[in-house]
Amino acid sequence: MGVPVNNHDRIKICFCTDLDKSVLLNNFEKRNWVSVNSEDDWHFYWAGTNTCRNIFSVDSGYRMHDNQMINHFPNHYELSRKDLLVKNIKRYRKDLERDGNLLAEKTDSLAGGTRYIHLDFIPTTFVLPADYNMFVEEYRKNPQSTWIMKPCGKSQGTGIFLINKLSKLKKWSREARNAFNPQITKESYVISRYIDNPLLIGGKKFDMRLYVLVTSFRPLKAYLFKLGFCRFCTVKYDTSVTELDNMYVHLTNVSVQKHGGEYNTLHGGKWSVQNLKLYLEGTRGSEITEKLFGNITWLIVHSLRAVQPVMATDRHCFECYGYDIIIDNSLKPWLVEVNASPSLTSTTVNDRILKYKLIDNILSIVLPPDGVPDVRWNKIPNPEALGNFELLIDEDLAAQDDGNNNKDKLKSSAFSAHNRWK
Ligand SMILES: Nc1ncnc2c1ncn2[C@@H]1O[C@H](COP(=O)(O)OP(=O)(O)OP(=O)(O)O)[C@@H](O)[C@H]1O
Repeated sequence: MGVPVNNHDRIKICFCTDLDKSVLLNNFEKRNWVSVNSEDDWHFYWAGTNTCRNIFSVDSGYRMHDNQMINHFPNHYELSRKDLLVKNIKRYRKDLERDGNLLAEKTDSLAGGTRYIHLDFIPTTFVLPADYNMFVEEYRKNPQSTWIMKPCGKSQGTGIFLINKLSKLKKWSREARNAFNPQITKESYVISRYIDNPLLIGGKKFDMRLYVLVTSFRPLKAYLFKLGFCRFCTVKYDTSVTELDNMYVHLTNVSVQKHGGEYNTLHGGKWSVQNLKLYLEGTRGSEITEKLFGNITWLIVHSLRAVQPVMATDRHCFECYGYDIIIDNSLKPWLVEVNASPSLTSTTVNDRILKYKLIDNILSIVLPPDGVPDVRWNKIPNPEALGNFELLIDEDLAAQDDGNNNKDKLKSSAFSAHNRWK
């Protein structure tokens, strides 16, 4: 079995996809690609994560050719599973600390104990049931705080709830055990400190959805899409205990908000990142806004570095991650989650335009200039191919520079990155 490639004639690219999404299909059609089944020879597969896992599993016996490309890394879950993301970031910080790297500097924390000065970008998180005792210890330091429980393997706000009392967690744990529901009892959760002071606009909480394209983990090559957006809650933010179970107040997922009575189908509760930037420049000033956007770039780069050693880097793969980021009212960005299959459903006209461009730009970056997938290609796209993406990090280029990735150097490049959002 072989994928037909003839570099002299213009060849037809055969694509395959598990997702019936117009933003994908329209892009493939625009390129005159031909749709084939997964059993047929394909050049390009936009797959679901399960398909990808099957293709790469030892049992499948499938060997990819040089002219094939797929949209996931085999173990993307190291970044996209809530518990593994936290584990990898904790390990990354410990490794840097052990090496005496300045990036791992710590300071006293207001909540007691210490915190990382530069790498404190995920809310304190524990995996349950494994880390229950550690969680209780942390909880007792500050019993006033609120925590958010999230099932590790679910998405779209499913199974998420807030707790402000240890007794509520104990009650939940008893009920889960008694329910005789193996899916509940076996499932692991993460419990994270709830960011209870989010930046509010019009009194409402929102988070940012940013797209990050990775074409290689070793060396790290990543791009940031400039056209991200903010997703707003439909109900004004309210920290009172009576509203703790009101997910229209606390969860920004569109999949949750669209069921609320206040949901607006025209704008879908979304704002472009450019609008947010203008708003912040107007209300907080450009210097502070610049710092915030630099810090966002910073946290993305370090989340990718944290998984670098464990990611199976395969030259057939690329991946577009959906980063969910909450900004608190001191304008500190927090990484909430990374999605390996960000939604390609369009809820509004603007959404459709944005996601169409996203896919178009991804294809231009991951494919060599002749448009034929080829693992031997050096993965350095022409500047015109970037579209609305900007280079976030390319370790090949950095190595050419001087190979010294000390904190000041990286931080200054992250800060200058704010221009990318204009
Ligand atoms: N630590 C936190 N503090 C405040 N709000 C949070 C926190 N973690 C999550 N949230 C809110 O809950 C929402 C859902 O969380 P998260 O994205 O982790 O779960 P999910 O159900 O997997 O969502 P997705 O469909 O994006 O994968 C977030 O969009 C955010 O609004």
